[in-house]
Amino acid sequence: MTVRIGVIGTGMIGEEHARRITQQLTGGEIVAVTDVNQEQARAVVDRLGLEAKVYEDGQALIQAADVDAVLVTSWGPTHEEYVLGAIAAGKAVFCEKPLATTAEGCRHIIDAEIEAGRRLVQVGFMRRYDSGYRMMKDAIDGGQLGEALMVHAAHRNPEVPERYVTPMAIHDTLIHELDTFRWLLDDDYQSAQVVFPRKTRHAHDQVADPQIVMLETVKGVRIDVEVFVNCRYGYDIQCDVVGEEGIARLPEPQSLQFRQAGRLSNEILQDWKQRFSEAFDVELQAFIDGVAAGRIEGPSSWDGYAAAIAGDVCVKAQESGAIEAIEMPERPAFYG
Ligand SMILES: NC(=O)c1ccc[n+]([C@@H]2O[C@H](COP(=O)([O-])OP(=O)(O)OC[C@H]3O[C@@H](n4cnc5c(N)ncnc54)[C@H](O)[C@@H]3O)[C@@H](O)[C@H]2O)c1
Ligand SMILES: O[C@H]1[C@H](O)[C@@H](O)[C@H](O)[C@@H](O)[C@H]1O
Repeated sequence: MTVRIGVIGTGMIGEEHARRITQQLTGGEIVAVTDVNQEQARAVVDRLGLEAKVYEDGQALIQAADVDAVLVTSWGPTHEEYVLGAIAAGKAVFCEKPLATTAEGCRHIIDAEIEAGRRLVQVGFMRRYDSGYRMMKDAIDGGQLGEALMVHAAHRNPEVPERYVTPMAIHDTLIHELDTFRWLLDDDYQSAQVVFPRKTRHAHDQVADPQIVMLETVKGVRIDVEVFVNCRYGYDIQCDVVGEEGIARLPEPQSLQFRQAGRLSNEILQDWKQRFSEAFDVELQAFIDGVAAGRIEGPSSWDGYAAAIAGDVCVKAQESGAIEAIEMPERPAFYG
């Protein structure tokens, strides 16, 4: 069976995902696209040589009889309405992070999915498909580190645009770590604090950068994450898990080592497209295979919700400077 896919939002990642589904993955075909910027949608169809219809809006695309599954890759604030639309139409939906920009929005999605009676939503937390993080998860689950005690992490981007403001360090950037550590440690958060070091002169007025987010999990693991989105030198994701019996460090992306001109060096990647290219392949292949098999797995709406709850508290902690409690509601049996 070929899964016929409609893409809502043909910006940077929408085009990337459409390209990989068309040129690299198997079992999926892009048959429909839409974007508020119609010219952009048409340009992507042309660039990728798609045989896809360009729809006027997302809801019309969702309703189209020949669309089996939907990819939501539009701006974050629009995700909730399209995911709800897909659930109402009984169609599987892959939604880029964030699932919704608030925990309340995610809750609406959970309620709708439970009402629909089967899992339809996969959230684009691609780090769960990254081979380095998977090795770390295997080591932790296999007891190689003993109990995990601490995590030291960093999420660095070379630069961000003017529209990127302080809370986005949480909703847009830290949201990846908020999901990753719940999954990696099989744990949930119970408190958060955010502190601000001296600001870099490379950050514009509306963003406090860098930030250090400190989280405590229910099992007592302490996590510190440096979020530094104008670090200039590259796209750099670091993670050390410190356990009772040793430390596991996230592998660096594979690259050639040079001995040249008096220096020993490796390339540092510059963006998320390169850094998580293989992880995106694996996550989208899993989605396509899941739709074909009638069984959506991977990061769920509950995971999107849990990350959003922690994210909302981190934003509160950015404002208060205090240690803020994170309260997770009980996970419904529907989400295993
Ligand atoms: N997983 C990752 O690492 C990763 C990486 C990049 C982006 N993202 C997420 O993907 C989403 C898109 O990011 P991007 O970098 O591609 O942004 P982008 O601005 O390049 O593209 C977003 C597109 O959505 C379109 N759009 C906005 N509102 C719309 C609507 N109501 N209906 C249809 N189209 C609409 C815009 O015109 C634009 O073309 C964001 O939620 C972002 O957080 C995830
Ligand atoms: O949308 C992007 C994307 O999610 C990247 O993975 C992250 O590093 C950026 O901070 C964010 O702006």
